[in-house]
Amino acid sequence: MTDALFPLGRGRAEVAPGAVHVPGWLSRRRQRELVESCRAWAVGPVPIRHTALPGGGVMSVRTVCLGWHWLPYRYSRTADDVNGAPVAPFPDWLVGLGREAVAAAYGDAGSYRPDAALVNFYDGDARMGMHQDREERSPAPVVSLSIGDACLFRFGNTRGRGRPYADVRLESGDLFVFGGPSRFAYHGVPKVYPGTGDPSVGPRTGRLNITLRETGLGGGGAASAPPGGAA
Ligand SMILES: O=C(O)CCC(=O)C(=O)O
Ligand SMILES: [Fe+2]
Repeated sequence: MTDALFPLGRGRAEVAPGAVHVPGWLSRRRQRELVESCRAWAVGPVPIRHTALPGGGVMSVRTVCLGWHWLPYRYSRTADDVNGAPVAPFPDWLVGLGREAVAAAYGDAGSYRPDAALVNFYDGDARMGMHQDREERSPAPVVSLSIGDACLFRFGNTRGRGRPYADVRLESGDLFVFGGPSRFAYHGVPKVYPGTGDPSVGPRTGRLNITLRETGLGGGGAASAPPGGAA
């Protein structure tokens, strides 16, 4: 059943079963508001940082989390790999935005209730290798919002990092949701296109990505089944 409050996004394209791209989903006003929020979140209590990897390297992307702090490869309520501070709370309005996003992609938000957000900032040289989002104990979809410079988003398959994959250009304001049979597909960002964003809407330079996830870890938000329209 479609919730009339959250109509299906216009121009949506199913890239793979359960993986939906909705170009231009965020209005310019909403993008500006999100950028302002990201600026505040980046300051702390946990400052935005390049995530340290177990092999000794660091990610080129800078990340700050809400609700649950993600570090390789688990969630914590405290930023154990940064400054030990409690992670900033996940605001109710962001739960609402996540629900609208899932409804725009699938027609129905179901019982979706995101409780973790990763705010990723890419400068012109940053990229993200092919990976699965798999530290969650919920089958709920992942919601991804893009603001600023465009990027090449590579959306693959559940078996491995290689082909087949679909290359999608994500622009400022785009929504991408992956759930159902695509929930554990490998995906990554091989390239950002510097100078393609509109600085009057997004960051002055670079790309912001806000990834919303339902961890299924409890403590203020129970795990939920994916919405009916997902598969
Ligand atoms: O930046 C993106 O579009 C993807 C981010 C991502 O896959 C992640 O944070 O797990
Ligand atoms: Fe991811």
